[in-house]
Amino acid sequence: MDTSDHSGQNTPPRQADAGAFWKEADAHLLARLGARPEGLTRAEAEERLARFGPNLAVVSLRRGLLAKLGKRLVEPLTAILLMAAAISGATGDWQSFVIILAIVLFSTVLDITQEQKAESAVEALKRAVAVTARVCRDGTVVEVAVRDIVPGDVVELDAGRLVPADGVILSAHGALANEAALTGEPYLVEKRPGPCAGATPPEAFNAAFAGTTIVSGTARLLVAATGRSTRFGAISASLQAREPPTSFERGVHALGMLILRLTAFLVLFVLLTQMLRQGLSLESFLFAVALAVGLTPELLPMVMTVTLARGAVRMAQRKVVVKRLSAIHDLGAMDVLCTDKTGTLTEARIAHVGSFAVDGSESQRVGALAVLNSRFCGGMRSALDDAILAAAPPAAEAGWTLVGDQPFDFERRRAAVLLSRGGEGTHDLVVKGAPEAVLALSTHAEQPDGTSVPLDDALRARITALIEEKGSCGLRLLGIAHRPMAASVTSIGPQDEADLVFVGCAAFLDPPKASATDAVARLMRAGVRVKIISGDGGAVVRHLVETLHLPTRGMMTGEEISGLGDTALAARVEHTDLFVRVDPDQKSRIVRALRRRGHTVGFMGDGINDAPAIHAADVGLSVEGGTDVAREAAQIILLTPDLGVLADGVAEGRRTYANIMKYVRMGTSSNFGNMLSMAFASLMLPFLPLAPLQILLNNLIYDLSEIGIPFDTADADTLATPQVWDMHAVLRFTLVMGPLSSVFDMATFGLLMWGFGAGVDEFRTAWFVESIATQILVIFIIRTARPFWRSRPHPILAATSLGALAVALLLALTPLGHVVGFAPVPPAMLAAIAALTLVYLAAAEALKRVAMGRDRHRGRAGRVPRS
Ligand SMILES: Nc1ncnc2c1ncn2[C@@H]1O[C@H](COP(=O)(O)OP(=O)(O)OP(=O)(O)O)[C@@H](O)[C@H]1O
Ligand SMILES: [Mg+2]
Repeated sequence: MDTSDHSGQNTPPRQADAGAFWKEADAHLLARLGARPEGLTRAEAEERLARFGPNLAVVSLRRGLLAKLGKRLVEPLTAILLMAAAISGATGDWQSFVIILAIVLFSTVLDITQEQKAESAVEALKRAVAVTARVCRDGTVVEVAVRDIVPGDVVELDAGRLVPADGVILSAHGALANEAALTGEPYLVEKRPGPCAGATPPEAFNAAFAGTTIVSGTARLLVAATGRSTRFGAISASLQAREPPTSFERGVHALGMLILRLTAFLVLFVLLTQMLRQGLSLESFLFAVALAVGLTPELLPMVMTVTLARGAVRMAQRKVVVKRLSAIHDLGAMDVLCTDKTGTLTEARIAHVGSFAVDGSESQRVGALAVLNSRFCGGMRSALDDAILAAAPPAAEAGWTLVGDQPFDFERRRAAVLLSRGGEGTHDLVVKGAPEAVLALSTHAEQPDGTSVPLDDALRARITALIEEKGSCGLRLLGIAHRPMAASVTSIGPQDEADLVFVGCAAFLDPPKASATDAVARLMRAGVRVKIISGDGGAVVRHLVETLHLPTRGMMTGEEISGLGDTALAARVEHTDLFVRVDPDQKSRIVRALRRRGHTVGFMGDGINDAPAIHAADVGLSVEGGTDVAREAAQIILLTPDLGVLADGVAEGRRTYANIMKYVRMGTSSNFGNMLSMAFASLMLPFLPLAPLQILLNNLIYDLSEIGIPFDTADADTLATPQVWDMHAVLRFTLVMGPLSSVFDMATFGLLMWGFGAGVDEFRTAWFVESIATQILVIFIIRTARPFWRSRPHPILAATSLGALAVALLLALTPLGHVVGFAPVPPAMLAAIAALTLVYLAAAEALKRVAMGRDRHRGRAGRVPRS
């Protein structure tokens, strides 16, 4: 995708012409930006922040309170209600006027405040895990929130960092950038200082752009444009930067649309028949409006946000931060978790414990070469380099100077440096990397006595066996090789990593994380299969798995994977739990293959090499200490790199999802059933079964009763299986429980009409009581798949439900009810209603097993993977 076209349209207020800033000479650009190579002062930065605004590509979608209120008021439903209030007022029906207004006001305030609270909580969580950048301020390098970066800032970039804004490269060392987010091109682009005459951004090797990432090397960036003035800002503004909806969001939306269509149909139908029977009256119009209000799950969006936000806050208490609320559902639905090894299954306390020569004997020479490589190699420095340097004797590299280097990357899995030592006529190329890879590039082996012998098959096999043996003791290894080169060679490329002399291996230990055993067992018990996808070698991974007693099946190597097509891979991933020596692209291929098999896949990783897979997964997970790229790609961040924390998060995700399902079930079955029977009753009765106001009241009280749902607990069996949104299950529940509730409504109807010969007001009062009591009380039945007395609801839910019921009874059965047209109900009629309600609840209890039945593992196969 060439996005340069987009940058012209939709132009936000430009910062002093960000234009083709990469064509300007550095000095000119510095002068224009009023900047210096050593960065701005804090005061300057503050002043610029006020002038140019925050460095945000997308202006926050969060709206202000007033805007929200405005949006609510023009929603069709509210608009109809307000119209109804106006008509009532105009016809002198002040009672209805006041009550309708009160209802609109109440539900709007309830909705907005709840949502507002939820959103602030989530925003605060997100800020806590936001990505920062290293910026020079007042002459020192400080971590600054990306949104506070201003034009003129000097930013230090290194491997794994996100480029926070557009700018030119002041200096660089082996910097490679991934610009796929802007260009769609997967290959890496070198970044170095200019001048550059290239007219288009892809030619601008001396510029880096917001939204891209540095994959290896280091660079200093002079910021020329921030926020919406960046290329990324221009694109995301025109694309609205909307992430594609998750399967859950799509499901809820589809349900909402279905209900909306049914409602429209029903309301038109009622309106039409009423009109034919008695001409258009204000009351039948209001009745239709009230029915529509009653039918619409208008609180669903709010309840979802609030439930998810509550879930997010509870998860944060358990050290799991959710960046995107809908990820909570995906976490609860996850049935396969892929994880890398270092940091999750090991302590990530890597120690260099020794080095050995090709015969297995301890070797100083190997250690010394490793130190040289780690010390001089540019680009990304891994934990292995840190370990080598930590164990190095002081001044181990004295006398050597760097001539050229080839930094580490995850495809080659090695790093090379070309060094010279004063006075010597030749240079030495020192390579370290994955032992098999380095061995494969070697043609000779250096004996411990310093002589070099050709690597024949026998020797090669002996060294391979040695590597294997050390690996299966749990030692992580890096192969070390060198190659003398002519002094005329001054730079190297990957092609120079050949004809090497293999010297030996450096060995590392990373203690297994004892807590992982229990955490994996918990995840497995919860129906989440754990798979390990590592860039490390098979022997090491196998040893780790055995030490931790992890139950795993099968093993595949990256080499095998590269020989398989996507279909063949999908067939193999199911029964393989260990993947070793895989590169970043293969990590994401494995994830996609699992998704194609219908799994909901989580991927947890912390490195640059994990970012593509994190992105490809249903649930991308990273840890607080991970690289920016990984954290940015992830939807969920663990504050401690511990699978136990994740198991807690999974449980929380399922609980949150279960609570949303309770609301959906209530809405689709009991509420819908009630409104449906009301519509039909209106056709058969000589009068409307409830006055419009009474319906609105019914709806309001019912909404109130549900406020406690987000707080509710979930049964152990719900927490023990992945919870997947399943439209079929929702529909089936509706088709069983909806008619059930209608049957009882009809029974009430018959009883009142023919049993008691109730008058209009009496009828309405009794119907109101039956309708609200069944609607509210059934939550205690359908909130659990167990017999209802075996699962205790959360006290808050019990309080809101029973409280709402009490309010309803108070209104209907005391003189208060006169205001809305209720009349006293004879005790016998009340007793009959109570009995009917009890029978209904018993029937619901008996039928719910059928209705919920196989709620669980349906709809998994044939899911369309998110693109
Ligand atoms: N600094 C380095 N220099 C040379 N080779 C390296 C360096 N860092 C890593 N490697 C090689 O690249 C391989 C893959 O890197 P790494 O182990 O970090 O991948 P990974 O998939 O993140 O592994 P893990 O599952 O342990 O997190 C290593 O096993 C090692 O052989
Ligand atoms: Mg890793």
